[in-house]
Amino acid sequence: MGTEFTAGNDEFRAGFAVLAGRPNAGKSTLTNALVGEKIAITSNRPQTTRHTIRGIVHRQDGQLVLVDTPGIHRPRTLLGERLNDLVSETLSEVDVLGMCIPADEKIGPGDRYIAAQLAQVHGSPVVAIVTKTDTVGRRELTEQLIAVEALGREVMAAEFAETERRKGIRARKKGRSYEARPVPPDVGFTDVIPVSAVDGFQVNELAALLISHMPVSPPLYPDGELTDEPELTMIAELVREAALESARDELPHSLAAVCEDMIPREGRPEDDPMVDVHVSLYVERPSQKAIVIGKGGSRLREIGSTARRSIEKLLGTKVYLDLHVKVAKEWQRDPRQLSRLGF
Ligand SMILES: Nc1nc2c(ncn2[C@@H]2O[C@H](COP(=O)(O)OP(=O)(O)OP(=O)(O)O)[C@@H](O)[C@H]2O)c(=O)[nH]1
Repeated sequence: MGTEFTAGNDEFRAGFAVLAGRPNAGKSTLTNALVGEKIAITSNRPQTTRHTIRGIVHRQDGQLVLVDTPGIHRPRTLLGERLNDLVSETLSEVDVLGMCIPADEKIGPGDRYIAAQLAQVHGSPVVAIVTKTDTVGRRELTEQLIAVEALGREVMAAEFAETERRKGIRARKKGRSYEARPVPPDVGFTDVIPVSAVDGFQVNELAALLISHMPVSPPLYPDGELTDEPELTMIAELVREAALESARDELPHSLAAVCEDMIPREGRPEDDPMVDVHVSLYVERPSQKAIVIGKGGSRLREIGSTARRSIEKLLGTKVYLDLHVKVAKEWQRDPRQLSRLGF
């Protein structure tokens, strides 16, 4: 690999991190702040089962590969259950879990649920990241840091006790006795760090902290290598995001996107290329198709222009986005369809 190792005594570290948190916690904005302008995509796939690499942070002291979690939901449909399996698989393969909690909102059941999920991923450090610190004063921030610390203690203690309880049950089944260990006094999040993606407060410190939890390793990905295939996945993901952003309340997860192809437009000037991108957006039912299209096509136009702007940023060229909405009947319940659509 071409990337140079850092000189000096400190060893280079590299690995995977996930930023989890409920909607609106600031995960995407923080990812962009960590990665910088460019969204890095690479030819290799990570060892995780879930496809999306959100970005790669290249630093002197290490390389941080941010992988996406498609969301931690309570299981409802088959898709819900599968997402959960994928989430826990993805989570168990990453080196550090980041739990994002906004500074300006009270900790709620959504945060508690996600924190409890993360606590179940044994062996992975969970770093609590208090986001959007620019939106609150010193005093509010301090109170939030204390509340987050308490949340960490609460969920980690509950998980510790639960694990001990299960060990007891297993032992008794084998006719042995097991004395549950008491919860250690120091359980909790591995670290609690306040950051602001908007004014850049502690973004570098966060990168350093996450890298400190990575194993000593050469870089996992070369800097700046691009190929088509993950780009198609990224493009599909950007379209899906734009659609969800616009219709999240009506369509919680009944949406999938597939980028069919991506073809450079012929006859364009060399310094002003354009790419034709064809994306199919799948919904489950005809009624949902109507929602995505909107009155007179208004919503689809809005989704299209939001997605086009992100795709242009990703590819660095002008883009013509051809977007079709299709009904994939019952696809949510058919595992073959699910995997074809990239779930
Ligand atoms: N003031 C301020 N606003 C922020 C900061 N980070 C994110 N936001 C805003 O908070 C909102 C949600 O941020 P996102 O990054 O989209 O949150 P997310 O967790 O990725 O949300 P989902 O995609 O819904 O899961 C957006 O309006 C952001 O502009 C921050 O550091 N400071």
